[in-house]
Amino acid sequence: MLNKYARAFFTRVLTPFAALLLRLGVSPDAVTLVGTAGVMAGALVFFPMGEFFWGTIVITVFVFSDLVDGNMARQAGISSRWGAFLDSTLDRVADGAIFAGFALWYAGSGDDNVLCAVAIFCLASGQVVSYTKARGESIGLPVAVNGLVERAERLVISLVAAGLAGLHGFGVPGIQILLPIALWIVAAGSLVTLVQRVVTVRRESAEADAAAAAAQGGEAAQ
Ligand SMILES: CCCCCCCC/C=C\CCCCCCCC(=O)OC[C@H](COP(=O)(O)O[C@@H]1[C@H](O)[C@H](OP(=O)(O)O)[C@@H](O)[C@H](O)[C@H]1O)OC(=O)CCCCCCC/C=C\CCCCCCCC
Ligand SMILES: Nc1ccn([C@@H]2O[C@H](COP(=O)(O)O)[C@@H](O)[C@H]2O)c(=O)n1
Ligand SMILES: [Mg+2]
Ligand SMILES: [Mg+2]
Repeated sequence: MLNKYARAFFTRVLTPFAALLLRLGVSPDAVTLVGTAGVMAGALVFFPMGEFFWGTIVITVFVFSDLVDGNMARQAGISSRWGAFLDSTLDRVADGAIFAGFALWYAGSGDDNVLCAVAIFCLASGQVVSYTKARGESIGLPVAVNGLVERAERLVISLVAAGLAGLHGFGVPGIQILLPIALWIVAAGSLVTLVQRVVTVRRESAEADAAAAAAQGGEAAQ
């Protein structure tokens, strides 16, 4: 949903910045790589220490590179298959780092095995949700469903909650509860999304197989 409705807004806002980077000779691939490195650093340095506010600030600065790189490639007319592969592959790396950061916190000083497991579930289910689409498309299906909780929702829900939970360190009482709530929401939402996508792929593959069988039958009859 965010991908559908917020992308146009962020495209407008980020286009001048993307144009500036192109004028400075920066490549879309460099933005993809630096953005991913920044997200990983923010998540894996700050989150395991319980520094959720600063971790979220660092991640937020770098995560928008994922909208800038494609914008640059399109403006410069150099969108490529390699760029699409690099972008999607490094999305998985960045997402893995964010939820690993939460899991490491709960496995350590956060001291909560259940929430550690929920964070690991968010990590794994998010990767599988993305895989369903990539694999479905690779076997020639449209996978005409996005689902309840796509990547943008996973990131916004967990990062807004983490950033706000981090305000506990500045003396705001009780606010740290937002992070566990967000992790449960992302976990449940990812499960629903996974089911939505698997059901769609099952229906689309049955339709495609039936159409192929009908076409073969028609050829054999001629
Ligand atoms: C008192 C202060 C408290 C502190 C609070 C901290 C506030 C922090 C707030 C928010 C931070 C969240 C920002 C998250 C932005 C996420 C942007 C993003 O990168 O989205 C990526 C997404 C998808 O991009 P792609 O098409 O490249 O990726 C595809 C996707 O991954 C598919 O995955 P799947 O969905 O299938 O699981 C893959 O299948 C595919 O391979 C892959 O190509 O892009 C979008 O969706 C575009 C829309 C972005 C919407 C962003 C909304 C941001 C909302 C609020 C931002 C508020 C910012 C406030 C900044 C404050 C800074 C202090
Ligand atoms: N290094 C890159 C990154 C992206 N692209 C192209 O942009 C598309 C993704 O657009 P986003 O707005 O989601 O970043 C991707 O499919 C590629 O076509 C690129 O060429 N090089
Ligand atoms: Mg991108
Ligand atoms: Mg991306």
